[in-house]
Amino acid sequence: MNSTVQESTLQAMPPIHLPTSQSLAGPLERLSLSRVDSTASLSQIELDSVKLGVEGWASLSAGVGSQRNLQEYFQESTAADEDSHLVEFSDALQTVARALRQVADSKARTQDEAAEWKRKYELEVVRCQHLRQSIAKLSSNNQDVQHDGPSKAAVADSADQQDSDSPNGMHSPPNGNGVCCSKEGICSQQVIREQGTSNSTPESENPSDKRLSSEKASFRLAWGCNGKSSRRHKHDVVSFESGNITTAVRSSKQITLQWDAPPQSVFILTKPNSTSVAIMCKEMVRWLKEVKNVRVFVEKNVKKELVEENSYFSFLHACERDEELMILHTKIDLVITLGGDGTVLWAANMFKGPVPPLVSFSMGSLGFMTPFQSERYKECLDTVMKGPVFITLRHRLHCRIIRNKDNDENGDEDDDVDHLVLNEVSIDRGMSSYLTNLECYCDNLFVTSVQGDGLILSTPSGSTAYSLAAGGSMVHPQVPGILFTPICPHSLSFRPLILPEYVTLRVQIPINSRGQAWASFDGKDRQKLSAGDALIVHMSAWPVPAACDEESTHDFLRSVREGLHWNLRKSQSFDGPREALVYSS
Ligand SMILES: NC(=O)c1ccc[n+]([C@@H]2O[C@H](COP(=O)([O-])OP(=O)(O)OC[C@H]3O[C@@H](n4cnc5c(N)ncnc54)[C@H](O)[C@@H]3O)[C@@H](O)[C@H]2O)c1
Ligand SMILES: Nc1ncnc2c1ncn2[C@@H]1O[C@H](COP(=O)(O)OP(=O)(O)OP(=O)(O)O)[C@@H](O)[C@H]1O
Repeated sequence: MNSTVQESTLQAMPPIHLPTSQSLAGPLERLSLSRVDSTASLSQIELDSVKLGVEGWASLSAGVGSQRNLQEYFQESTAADEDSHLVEFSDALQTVARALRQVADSKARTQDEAAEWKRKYELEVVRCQHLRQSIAKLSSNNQDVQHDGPSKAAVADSADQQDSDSPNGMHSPPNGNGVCCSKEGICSQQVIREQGTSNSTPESENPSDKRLSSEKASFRLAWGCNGKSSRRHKHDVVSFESGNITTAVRSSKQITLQWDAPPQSVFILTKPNSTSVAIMCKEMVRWLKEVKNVRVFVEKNVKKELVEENSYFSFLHACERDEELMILHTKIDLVITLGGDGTVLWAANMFKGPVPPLVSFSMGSLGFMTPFQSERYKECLDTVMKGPVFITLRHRLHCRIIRNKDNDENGDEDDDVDHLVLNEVSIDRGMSSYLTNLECYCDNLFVTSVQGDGLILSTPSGSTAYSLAAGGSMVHPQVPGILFTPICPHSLSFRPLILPEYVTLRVQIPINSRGQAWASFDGKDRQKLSAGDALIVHMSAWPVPAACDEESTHDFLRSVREGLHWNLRKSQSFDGPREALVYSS
């Protein structure tokens, strides 16, 4: 209770004269102490007052009372009356405070629920849009395939994948004759029957097949969430021979890129403000033009600088308008980066959809995603442009901010664009001194509230960057998954997670959040997230096909060892104790 009220109420009380009786001295002293100390609680005063009354009666009944004592006693009882009013007053105030608290709590709960339903609705809208786009894309792809035949760059594995994914998201039976059954998924009974009929021995003459089809219960495998079929899962992972579930052979799953026709156009992206990179760029441009006879694209500002320096470079192409950037992937066969990991991120960020194959030369300090040595550029580019070449499909995360429309601060929501990140999206507390409170949902299932400095949602490629610094595991870039790594969580048991690649994650700023949060996309484009805003993240359909120097795993392990000096330790010498000696001693 407010100390001013307490003080003024106490000051309004009649004066109290100290009785000579020893029995009253103690409680009164305590009471006066309480009054002097304006911060003392009312309950302490109440307790003292009650004690005062009881002890007063006790002293009277002990026969100590005289006229003076009686007078003092009545004065005391007036004080006791005042005290009892004070008790009632305090009780009433406490009841009001309790009621107010309950109202505030239930209001916050209702707001939370309303926001939750709103989010669910918006998520559904986003999902439906996504689904519609995928269906439209799928049907246009099918038409393209019928009219145009295969594309220029053929990824060797894609043929297998197309075989295993029929257009309606169903898996074709292993004998390849089209329809499995009228329902979705793979039906074991159908598989067995088809194997029986395709066998050279007639079904009637093969008793084991007959027994199998009649005795073995039929079941089906379907891919999808909540009963809805989905094309997201890889059907080629599971084989369904003879109605038995087996996983596909996993050897030599390294993806190879083979050119059907030699690449014609190359886009070179360079780290800015670096003399060595600028020199390398000029040398490479000349070689590509004169020896390889390909069209060379560079960034607008790079072309300007080079042409200003030497008119020889006038043949260079550049995207002059932003709209041209949107269709850049249709003109470019190969992307080359000269710089560090940041330049690879920059290049990936230029492509908001499909990304052409990428060759990245190491001209930075770390180089986790830059396997090629710039000194050997001719040899490397010769090999890549001739093919076949191993590639690592570096998956990206698609991120979208959904604003709380009730929030007045969200006037510039049109600035929000979707982001495709190659490393990670991080949500942190920015300048705020409060802990972040981020509610996390996985496919609409509540996962946890992140209370700490923030959260990183990372791709396997980004696992060696910020996520690693926050305690996340290093993950091979071909492992399909999304890393869920807290930043300095204020909880001892909050370990990082790796979730499957097909989930949709939602990070929500609670409606009653104390502070704001900030989202960064590959360390750039920081966006403020206010109470009620949400960030929706799922794996993008457009990975970055990065050419390998040797092979995906080889390149990954080399970058981990050389870049981070992973598990580097001096070896133990031989001159210490030996196991045999230790046992015998
Ligand atoms: N505490 C941290 O470790 C921390 C903090 C902020 C950002 N970052 C990382 O920096 C990235 C942005 O990189 P930038 O070059 O534009 O900024 P930058 O120039 O500040 O470089 C950041 C460093 O991270 C390294 N890096 C980037 N991607 C990597 C990857 N996939 N694997 C290993 N190392 C990687 C770079 O080589 C560079 O040394 C962000 O995506 C984030 O992952 C890390
Ligand atoms: N073409 C570009 N235009 C503008 N900025 C770029 C471009 N390429 C890279 N950057 C930015 O320049 C910064 C440094 O680039 P990068 O990481 O490639 O070099 P580095 O820091 O020398 O290498 P490393 O990260 O290995 O130490 C990054 O923040 C990156 O986003």
